[in-house]
Amino acid sequence: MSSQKNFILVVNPISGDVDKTEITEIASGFAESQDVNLIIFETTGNNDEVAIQKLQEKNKAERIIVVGGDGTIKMVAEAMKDHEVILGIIPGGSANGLSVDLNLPSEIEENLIIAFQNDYMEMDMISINGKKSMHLSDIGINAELVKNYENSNVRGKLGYALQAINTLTGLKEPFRAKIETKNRTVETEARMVVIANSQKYGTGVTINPQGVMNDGKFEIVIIKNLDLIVFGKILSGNMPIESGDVEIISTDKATITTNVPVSFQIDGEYCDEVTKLEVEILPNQMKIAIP
Ligand SMILES: Nc1ncnc2c1ncn2[C@@H]1O[C@H](COP(=O)(O)OP(=O)(O)OP(=O)(O)O)[C@@H](O)[C@H]1O
Repeated sequence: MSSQKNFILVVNPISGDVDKTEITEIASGFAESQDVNLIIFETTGNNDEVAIQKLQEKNKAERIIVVGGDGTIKMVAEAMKDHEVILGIIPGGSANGLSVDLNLPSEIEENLIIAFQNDYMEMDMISINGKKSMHLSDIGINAELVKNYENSNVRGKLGYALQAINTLTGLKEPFRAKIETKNRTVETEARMVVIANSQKYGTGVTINPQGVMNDGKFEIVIIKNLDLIVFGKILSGNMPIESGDVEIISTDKATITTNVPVSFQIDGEYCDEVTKLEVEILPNQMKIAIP
């Protein structure tokens, strides 16, 4: 009987509009050099979760390496939530929010070493109205931007920049938010309320400097005012946490209500408007190989 280890490579062929042939070839060569039997699975967008579960039951892979964006990573994490398996990531989406947040390198070879060999972290997730968030979700101006971006036909960084101008110039009135946790209640005017498991967006902008993905807690980052000075400080990596413009609450459970329906996004995916969010930490949800 062969003593070779099995790994599964889950490839999303359409994510990030990038052809994955070369990545798949490099990964196959790397697996061979490591004496790993690599089973390649291409997603179809239909029942992938069940197909991956069946593949794992049959092959008992030690690791599942995902080539895709946040949507694909989340789908595999969900499929594997009751299995003892380590996930590795080869960034292959359009924004790669989680990969940026995990400080994954840009070279495929470096990512292969991490995904195949490195130690892992047992990452928390956050349940928001019953949906799972891996890293950053929010209501308000950024979610509005995500919505405008999804509805536009200019992709990539230029698309984001154009929609940022569009969103900022069409800015609505601030909304009122009530944030209730075990220990305190905050009622305030806000431009944006972030529910953060981690630190930074796929653009590299740090929104929650104290975010730790495996501490059993999440942060609620309330941006009360977003004038150009505050905006500039956030963009340049200097969150004005000592000012009255920003407040951060660390907790494991919260209810957020707003006075008007506000745009809502989870991990870069627009999710409609909401007036109430029930938020709760889900500890140790996925084992993920890290640098
Ligand atoms: N073969 C396929 N054809 C069409 N859609 C697919 C296929 N495989 C997966 N999908 C869809 O791809 C989406 C997930 O894409 P993912 O989020 O990983 O990439 P992305 O949107 O490019 O990246 P990011 O989240 O980083 O912006 C899911 O909606 C899934 O249904």
